[in-house]
Amino acid sequence: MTQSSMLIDLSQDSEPEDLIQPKPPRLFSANLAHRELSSTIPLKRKSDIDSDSSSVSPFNAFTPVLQPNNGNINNTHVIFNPKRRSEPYTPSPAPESGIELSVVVPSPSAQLKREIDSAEFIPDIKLTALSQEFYPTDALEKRATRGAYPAARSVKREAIPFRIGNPGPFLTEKERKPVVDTLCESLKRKLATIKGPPVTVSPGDMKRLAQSTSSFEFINRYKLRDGVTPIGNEFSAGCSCNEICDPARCSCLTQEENSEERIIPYKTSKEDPRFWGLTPEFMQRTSMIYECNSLCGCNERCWNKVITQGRKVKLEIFHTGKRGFGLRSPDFIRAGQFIDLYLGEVITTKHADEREKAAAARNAPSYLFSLDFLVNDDGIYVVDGCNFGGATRFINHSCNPNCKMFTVSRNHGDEYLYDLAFFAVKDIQPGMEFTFDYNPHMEQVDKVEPGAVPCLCGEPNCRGQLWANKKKRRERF
Ligand SMILES: C[S@@+](CC[C@H](N)C(=O)[O-])C[C@H]1O[C@@H](n2cnc3c(N)ncnc32)[C@H](O)[C@@H]1O
Repeated sequence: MTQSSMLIDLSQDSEPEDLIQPKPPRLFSANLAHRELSSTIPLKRKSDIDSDSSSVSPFNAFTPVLQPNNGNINNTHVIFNPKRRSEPYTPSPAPESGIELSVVVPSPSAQLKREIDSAEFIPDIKLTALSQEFYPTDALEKRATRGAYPAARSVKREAIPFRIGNPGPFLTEKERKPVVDTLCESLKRKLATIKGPPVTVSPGDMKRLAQSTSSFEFINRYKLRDGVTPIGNEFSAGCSCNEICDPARCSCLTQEENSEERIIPYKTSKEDPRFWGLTPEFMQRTSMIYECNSLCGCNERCWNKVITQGRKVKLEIFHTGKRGFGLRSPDFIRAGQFIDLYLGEVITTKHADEREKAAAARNAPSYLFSLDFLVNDDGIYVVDGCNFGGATRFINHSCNPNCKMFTVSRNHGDEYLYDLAFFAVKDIQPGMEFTFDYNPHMEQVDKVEPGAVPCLCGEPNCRGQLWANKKKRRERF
C-alpha cells in the first residue's frame, strides 16, 4: 500500500450539537480530495478498529474512523463512526498503513455561524456602581441621581456675592432679613415663656436683642449644674403660724442680736394696703430675708411670702448705648417693691473661674454672682446668668442705684443655695432704668486701677470702675 496523507477538517463536517445531544449513531462520508495536508494525525483503518476493541478512549465520546475508498486517495471517504465513551478505545493506525491524516483546528461550523449570525447580543450597557439595571434604588436615591432636591435646585450659586478681601458676612442685607426675622420670632416665643406680667422689648431694639440673645434662654428657676446639690427637705423647717403669720411670733423670722425682737422685712403701704414691700429700715440692712415656705402653717396669702408670690411688675428690655442692654418698667415702682429674682445656672466655683476667664478673654460681659453671703469657703456656688437667666440679667451697674439685691432664704437650712432678689430702694418712675451697685463694699478710688472695667453710669459720685480687676468680675455681697 502506498504511503499517503490526508487532511480532515472537522469543523466543516462535525456536528457539535451531536456532542451535546447524542443522536443515534450514523455514518457519513466526506470528500477530502480538495484538502491540503497541514499536519498529520495517524488514524486507524476500520479493519484494525474492528479487530482492536480492547481499550477505551479517555478523551472523546466519539472516534472518527477512516474508511478508504477502494484505495483511491483522491476519493478517499472518511467514515465517521461515533462511539460512546464506554466503547473500546481505537488506537492510532500503524505507520505501515500508508495513510497520514491531518486535522485542522476547527473553524466555526456552518451551523454555529448561523447561530452566531442570528444570536441576540446583550445590548451595550455602560455599567456603573449605581446602575439601575443591577442595583435598583428607591425613590429618594432616584431623586438624588437626578439632582431633583427642591432646596438644592433653588440655590442660585452665581447670585451669592463673594467679596474678595472681605471675609463675610456673605449674605446681603436683603438675604439676611429673613434670618433676623426668624430670630425675632424666636425671641418673642422665648419671652412668652417667662411667668408673670409681660416682659417686652423696646420696639426699636428687638432685632438687636434677637441677634445678641440667639443662644440665650429665659428660665423661671435656677438650673442646677454638676456638683451643685441642694439640701434635702429633712433639713428644712417651717413655722407653726395659722393662715397669716404673726410677725411677733413667726419662727421663720430671725431675731435681732441680743434681743428677743424679730426682724420683720416687709410692711404694707399706707396708700395701698394690698402692697407689701421692704421696710425702710430693712432696705438699709444687708441682712438675709427669711420668707415662709411650703412647710409653714400659714397660707399662700401670708405677708411673708412676697417673693414666693412672684413678680408683679411689667418689664422692658431696651438698649442703653455704651452699656449695652438695660432693664426698666412701664409701671411706677414704689420704694421697697420686689422687682424680680436673679436667675441662671448654679455652678461650682471651679466652673465659674473657668467661665470667668473665658469671658474676660473675649471682653464679654459678666453675669456671675457668688452665693457667699453666709459662708465664704471653697464650696460656695456661683449663679451664672450668661446662657440661661431672667430679664434681671440686663440690669446695669450704677454708683447711685435705685435698686438693691437681697439674699432670700426660703428653706432656711441651706447656707449654700438661696435666692437673689431685686428690690427698688427708691420710687422709680415708669421708663426709668433699673440699676444696682455691683460692688456695694468697694471703696472710693482716687483713680481707675489698671485693668479695671470702666464705669459709665454717669452719676456724680461715680467710682469710675465696675470691678477693680478684669479677672475678678463677679458680684459679691
Ligand atoms: C449683668 S450685665 C448687664 C447687662 C448688659 N449691659 C447686657 O447688655 O447684657 C453686666 C455687664 O454690663 C456692662 N455694664 C453694666 N453696667 C455698666 C456700667 N455702669 N458701665 C459700663 N458697663 C456696664 C458691663 O459690660 C458688664 O460686664
